[in-house]
Amino acid sequence: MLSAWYLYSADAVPFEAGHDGASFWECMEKDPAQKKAFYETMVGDSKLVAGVLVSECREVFDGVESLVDVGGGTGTMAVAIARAFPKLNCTVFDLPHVVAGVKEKGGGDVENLHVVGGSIDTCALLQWILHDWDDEGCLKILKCCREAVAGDEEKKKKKGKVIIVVLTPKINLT
Ligand SMILES: C[S@@+](CC[C@H](N)C(=O)[O-])C[C@H]1O[C@@H](n2cnc3c(N)ncnc32)[C@H](O)[C@@H]1O
Repeated sequence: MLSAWYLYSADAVPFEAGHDGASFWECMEKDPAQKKAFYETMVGDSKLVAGVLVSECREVFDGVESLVDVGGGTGTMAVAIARAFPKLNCTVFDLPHVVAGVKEKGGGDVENLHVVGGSIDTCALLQWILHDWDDEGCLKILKCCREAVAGDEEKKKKKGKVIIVVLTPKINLT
């Protein structure tokens, strides 16, 4: 497992080079034993950190109404936060095959926990959002979206999209 983790890290030999172009995450999906070992390791880490976070750093959550644990794995952190702060709406977002069992594996009774499966680099949809912001705000939002969906040019990974839905005055093109 340690070797797989080392190969995944950014400063090591690119993982894809030794795996027919497949990413670490794609390989995880196809190898149940590696997947189990990897995500169990993540659970171990998360239990430790989540315990400290919800007991020693509670003030971090002051005034927070909702949060998304992006790349939240099998939900250990999000479940811990949701349990500790029942009024906080928590969402765990990760690849569909990773979050598939979150509710069955310990998050089932947590009402303020939501589970969303998807890919970080897929798409950002902004429907009737930008009109609420000035130019500076729009630029900030759009730059974040662009960064989030940009893909990885070096590795020639598919790029995502930003879809913007806005209401504009009717334009007569004739
Ligand atoms: C190092 S793990 C960290 C997991 C969790 N945050 C934790 O601390 O236990 C990185 C996480 O990113 C997720 N991930 C990788 N690529 C992703 C993608 N394209 N979209 C969504 N999640 C992704 C993996 O499934 C994994 O759960």
